[in-house]
Amino acid sequence: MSTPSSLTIGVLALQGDVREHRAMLEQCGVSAVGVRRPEELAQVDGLVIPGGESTTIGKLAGIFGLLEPIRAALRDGLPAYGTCAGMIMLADAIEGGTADQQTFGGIDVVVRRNGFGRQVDSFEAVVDFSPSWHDHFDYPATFIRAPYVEKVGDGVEVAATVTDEQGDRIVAVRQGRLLATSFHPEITGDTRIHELFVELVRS
Ligand SMILES: NC(=O)CC[C@H](N)C(=O)O
Repeated sequence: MSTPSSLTIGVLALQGDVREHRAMLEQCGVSAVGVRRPEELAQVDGLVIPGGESTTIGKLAGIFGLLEPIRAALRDGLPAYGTCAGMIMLADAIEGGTADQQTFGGIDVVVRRNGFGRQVDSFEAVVDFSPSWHDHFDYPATFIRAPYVEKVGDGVEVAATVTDEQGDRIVAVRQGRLLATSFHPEITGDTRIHELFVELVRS
């Protein structure tokens, strides 16, 4: 583990925008490393779980021997931030998953996979981000076959919603030092969500 002034944040390096997340974290002033093995997981102060395809990430995590170590680390309080498929991986329950889909769990939410529709339904929206632990701000969010949160448990804070024709959709949640967003902040060039996560890791 690092001292508070020199945090090392891991980026789960099985699939997705690993390089982009690492670059964003470095811009936030922390060290960022790829995590693909249990020994690497043991070295980090926090973990980012990129988007991609949650079924594939679950399978690869099993193949790389990371499923149980990550579940155990989250239970032991490792801070984590999941984006898009990463949000699905951190959810305690999924709607629309495959029968044998493997996740890490940790956040007491039900997440609807592909909630906004298929690839054609990818979109951008300015999201009003209002976390309790930080001043609110507008964030230009990109959603790609994104999930949304259908139900939240008692200990879960809703940090952002978007409104579509069906009503308000929850797209950012936090439980303790676990954070999840439906969207991909690593491709915007705007580091504020990563900064929020770094703040949570430091807290
Ligand atoms: N951009 C993404 O991460 C898409 C998530 C994908 N639809 C899934 O189910 O995992």
